[in-house]
Amino acid sequence: MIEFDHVSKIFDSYAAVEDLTLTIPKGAFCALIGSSGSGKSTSLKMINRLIPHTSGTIRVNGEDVTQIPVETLRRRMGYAIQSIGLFPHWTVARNIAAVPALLGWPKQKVDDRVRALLDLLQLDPRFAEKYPHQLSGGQQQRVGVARALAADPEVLLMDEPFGALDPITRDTLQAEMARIHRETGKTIVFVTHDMDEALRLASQIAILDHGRLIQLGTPREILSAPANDFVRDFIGRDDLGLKLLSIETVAQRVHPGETAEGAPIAAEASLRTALSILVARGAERAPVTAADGQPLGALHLDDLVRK
Ligand SMILES: Nc1ncnc2c1ncn2[C@@H]1O[C@H](COP(=O)(O)OP(=O)(O)OP(=O)(O)O)[C@@H](O)[C@H]1O
Repeated sequence: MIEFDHVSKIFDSYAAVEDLTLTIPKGAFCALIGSSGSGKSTSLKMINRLIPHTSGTIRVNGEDVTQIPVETLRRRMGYAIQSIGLFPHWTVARNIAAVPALLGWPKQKVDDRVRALLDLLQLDPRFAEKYPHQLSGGQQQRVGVARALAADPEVLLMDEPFGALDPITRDTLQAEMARIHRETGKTIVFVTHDMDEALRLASQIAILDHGRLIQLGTPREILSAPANDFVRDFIGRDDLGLKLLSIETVAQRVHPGETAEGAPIAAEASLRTALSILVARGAERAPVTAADGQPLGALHLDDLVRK
């Protein structure tokens, strides 16, 4: 668990973060979101003391971060950033193994860990002996995430890790982050200025503006009850409905036991995807199947859009 308790950061006389109180439960995926200069990165970097806070208290699992030796604190937290920051003259394997090596893990354990992480991030095992410049931007980004996870930290801090990627690579990596979060149950704090990314990945969204926390809630809470006009504008007033559909799955609206004509839609697909499929087919209903292909029921267009 990470707690910000009335935390402020003053640079010279400018308050980059002002009186931030926020609890990030263990296992949460918390997105810090806001416009440029709203204090997202500063908030993130105060957690591992890359930036010291000016006042208030930050606790990790109940311990005041200022009371934890900085090296110990940072080893407990993986850190991945947009600019990746891989060492160019080190192989991918050595880059990933940087923290385990520092911790003095035996060679076999390090090698096994590197292999497991390449697999987790769906990177070809042959990449281990390549150098960063021989990889694409998206592949390097995956190595950056693998490196952050290497010593199995309790917490993963990510600062716009997919910011510089093309939409398709970004989409793939988002799906992988969601899977990694499900599989590892790590607490993830994630800075982004992309609301769709936050809605897709986060269990908890903190919206910042001018260093202040404007709203904290689940994606559904933020979408269905934006705290004020700033939040409404930030979400995008015009496609609120579509965004709501994108955070719900077909499984949540299926009519169990019913049948329908046509190719089945997967239960785990988003309602937004299902809507596109129904509209493209000109169909009122579609059958729904589980991941193993078992029929579950039918989805009705009427349940997604009003007539
Ligand atoms: N080292 C620093 N010295 C002085 N001011 C700083 C420093 N770092 C950040 N700031 C200021 O603090 C404010 C918050 O910066 P921060 O990087 O946290 O914003 P952000 O929300 O992450 O923005 P972006 O999305 O553009 O990265 C900004 O106004 C920035 O100019």
